[in-house]
Amino acid sequence: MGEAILSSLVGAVGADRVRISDGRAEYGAAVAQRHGVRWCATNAEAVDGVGAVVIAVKPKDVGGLVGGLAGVLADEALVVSVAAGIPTAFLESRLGAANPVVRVMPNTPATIGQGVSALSAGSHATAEHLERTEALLAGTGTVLRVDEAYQDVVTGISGSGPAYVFYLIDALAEAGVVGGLSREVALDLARATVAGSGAMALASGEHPAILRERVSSPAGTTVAGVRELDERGVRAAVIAAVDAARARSVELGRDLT
Ligand SMILES: NC(=O)C1=CN([C@@H]2O[C@H](COP(=O)(O)OP(=O)(O)OC[C@H]3O[C@@H](n4cnc5c(N)ncnc54)[C@H](O)[C@@H]3O)[C@@H](O)[C@H]2O)C=CC1
Ligand SMILES: O=C(O)[C@@H]1CCC=N1
Repeated sequence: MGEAILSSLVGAVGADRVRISDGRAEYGAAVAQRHGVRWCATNAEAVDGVGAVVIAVKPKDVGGLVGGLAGVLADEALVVSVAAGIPTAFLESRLGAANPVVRVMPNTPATIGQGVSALSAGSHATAEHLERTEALLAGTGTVLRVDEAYQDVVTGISGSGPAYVFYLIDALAEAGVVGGLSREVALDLARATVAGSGAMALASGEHPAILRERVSSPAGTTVAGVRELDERGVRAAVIAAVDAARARSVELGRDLT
């Protein structure tokens, strides 16, 4: 996730104003080289004197990392975290200063500039900090604002959502193979169907139920297929999946050390 955001940062402020560090030195140095940014051997070197820092480590690693920044990071530096489940209040307490903190939930289509991110202000972050974060993330795709209370459900929908969509593509393709198509052709059909439908849902702005009805001829093939989805509880399963991801995000924010 960090590399997708790095790419956006480079687009926003220029490679000469961006530095990175990563616990895996060889990997981090290769990422830095790919994007033409400065590689730093330590997090302290990476944050020394900067106006903003983006934290993109796993939730369990956030506490240790942020604790190590206290006293090195300037008090006014903007802290942006993409870690699932980690509340801004936790970051604020670990920083031990009045740094503005912005919590963001991005998703992996950001790697091709077609992600969606939701951001929320911590207690010291102002509208100006949110605008700055939006500008830094502009290259990742759509950016919108939500109250922090909704970040866990956002994580369940759009943060984890690409996995559900890839799951659907895989299942559609498998059905094509069951029907006798080669795996290659079945995958081409499945990928293009999901991509085209997503693009159409975005471009038309119509409610998805209306778009679905337009595919569904009376007594036709689509109503026969959708009836199976209804009978097998797919809609309820999707809602349950998002709720399970939301609940896990809440847990990640509780199990903090
Ligand atoms: N993968 C996804 O789809 C999404 C991930 N996120 C969040 O993004 C964050 C990163 O996730 P991924 O990119 O999937 O993980 P990742 O494991 O690919 O990347 C994390 C990186 O952090 C580095 N790291 C760990 N501890 C460190 C430390 N103390 N100092 C410096 N570097 C350290 C690791 O070496 C690794 O390169 C997580 O908090 C996750 O919740 C948010 C939205 C979507
Ligand atoms: O699975 C995860 O925990 C991360 C957060 C959202 C998407 N992937």
